[in-house]
Amino acid sequence: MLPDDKSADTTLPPTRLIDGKAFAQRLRHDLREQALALHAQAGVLPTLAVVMVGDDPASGVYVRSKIRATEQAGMRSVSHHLPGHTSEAELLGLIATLNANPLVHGILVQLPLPPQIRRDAVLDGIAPEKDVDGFHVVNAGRLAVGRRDGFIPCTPMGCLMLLKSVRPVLAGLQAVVIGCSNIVGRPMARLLQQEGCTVTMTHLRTRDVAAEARRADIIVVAAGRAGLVRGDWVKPGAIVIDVGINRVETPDGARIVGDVAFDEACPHAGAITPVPGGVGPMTIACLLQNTLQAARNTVSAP
Ligand SMILES: Nc1nc(=O)c2c([nH]1)NC[C@@H]1CN(c3ccc(C(=O)N[C@@H](CCC(=O)O)C(=O)O)cc3)C=[N+]21
Repeated sequence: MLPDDKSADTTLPPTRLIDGKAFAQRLRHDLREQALALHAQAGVLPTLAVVMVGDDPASGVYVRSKIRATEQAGMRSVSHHLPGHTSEAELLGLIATLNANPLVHGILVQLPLPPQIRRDAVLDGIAPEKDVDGFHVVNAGRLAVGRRDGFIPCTPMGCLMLLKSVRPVLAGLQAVVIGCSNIVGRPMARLLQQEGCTVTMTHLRTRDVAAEARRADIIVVAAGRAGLVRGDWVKPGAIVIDVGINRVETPDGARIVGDVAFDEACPHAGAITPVPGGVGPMTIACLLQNTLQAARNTVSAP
């Protein structure tokens, strides 16, 4: 055997950049065809109600892009913008009206909410069958016990789709989920477990997060800390999914970065999602998928 062949044997395949933006575009295109077909065949126009309280500029940007994406996907959106001083009772009143409206299939209340409003009271006020965010305690419970009849939160669902696009079978892999919020980390861990992964969840009290990460074939990080995952945290060939969205100031102005030190991690990773252009666009596409599902469910119900 030539020495050249031997060195070729030990070379790792090149890192694959996981293009969430392109994946999401394809998904949204497919959803549009399905939405138009549902409208034509059953007369149901999938409709998403988007509720925003207050004037957080970042929330405003997200809400507008959700509304645009909904309409591009052949669905309808109705938006409700309430003032920042809205009371919890007033918000619950609007949600009750939307729950009772048969023309509304999905309800999304943009987070975060102002301090006078209890988040969990609001999320649990949404009818579970319209809870396209998958944040209602009933939908969280369904996922926790492995039932498939609830809505799955959009960001973890998008992460799983991206993972499976590079590795269709996840069974037996070691996965670490860094950050265990109710909206990303916890549901992500449950999905990975259902796929057959051995899952470690790390959190603020974890003694050595880096050591947990180094063992993992899959790293999903949703911690909200720019550059948290360093190059030497990534086992050679591991798949890295970066959920972080952090605004950082650079000499050239503000920039959005993830929770992974991307340039460091890239040479180690087998596949990695960029920020922007990775998980973010998938979140919106999955929201549309859940909205279509909610609309379909009203047709097949007896
Ligand atoms: N009830 C509720 N449901 C949510 O799903 C929800 C929420 N509240 N509150 C805020 C977060 C954040 N979120 C994002 C959606 C899309 C992108 C996205 O498409 N990002 C692009 C662009 C990033 C940029 O340049 O600004 C990207 O990553 O490529 C990001 C973030 C949904 N959220």
